[in-house]
Amino acid sequence: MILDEIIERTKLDLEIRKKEITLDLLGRSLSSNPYAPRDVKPYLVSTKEEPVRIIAEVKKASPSKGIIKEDFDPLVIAQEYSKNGANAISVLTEPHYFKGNLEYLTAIRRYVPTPLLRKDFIVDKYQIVEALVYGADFILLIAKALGTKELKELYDYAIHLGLEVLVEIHDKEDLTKAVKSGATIIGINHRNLDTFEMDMELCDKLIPLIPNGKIIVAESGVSNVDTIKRLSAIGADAFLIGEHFMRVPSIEDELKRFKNACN
Ligand SMILES: O=P(O)(O)OC[C@@H](O)[C@@H](O)c1c[nH]c2ccccc12
Repeated sequence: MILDEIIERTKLDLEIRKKEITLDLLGRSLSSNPYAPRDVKPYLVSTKEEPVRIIAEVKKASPSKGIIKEDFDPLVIAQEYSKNGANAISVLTEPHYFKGNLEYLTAIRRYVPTPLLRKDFIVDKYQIVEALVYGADFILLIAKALGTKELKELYDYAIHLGLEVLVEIHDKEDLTKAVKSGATIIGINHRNLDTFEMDMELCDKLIPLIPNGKIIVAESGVSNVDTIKRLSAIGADAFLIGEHFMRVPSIEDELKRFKNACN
């Protein structure tokens, strides 16, 4: 099970980082943190003026595809996203399977005004404090990776620190957990994180079950305007897109085309 494997690895890494910098010490660096998290909901909710919201992902590699982008400069990519209308930027920080880095978050936060998501396998409060210290505005919590109680605890902790949370689901059980956690931003991941199988009809099945008033993010495998139109019509507010943007010749053209899909 790849998800279990990634989480095990994440926990091992975490033990090492906690020894290097205790939570107490990490927390203390917050007093000199110039970056207060911003309220991301207005950026992610679909409005009449701006119906399609895009969370563009800075993604070098993935366990299913290996290296996606060879000449990878996270800051240049983030600037390109920001300049061309991305509503938020997702920064993968998991180092082994996605070749991400927490430092990318800080570098981007310093020079790019767009709200930032720390995209990682978060299983511990320590990682939430890290997200804040390194400059994230919101974090990802994956329902499949956490128990109901754990998810709620981590969710509450993030909110308490002023960070928003994108709670990711892949089936009905995950949705139940997400709702119990109090999540207001729910991501439907088309990709099964264990088998890497894609189900581009997952939003059709899950959106009708989501209580009203939630912000809905369609995640993974989005690569054309038709998909955006279709999912937008059934209730998706925002789209989380990584690989496609990493592969297109012009991020500018593609991002603008996607943003205007429903105008
Ligand atoms: O590159 P894609 O297919 O556009 O997908 C982006 C994003 O949804 C994907 O990276 C992702 C969704 N949930 C995750 C959880 C962990 C790591 C990665 C992810």
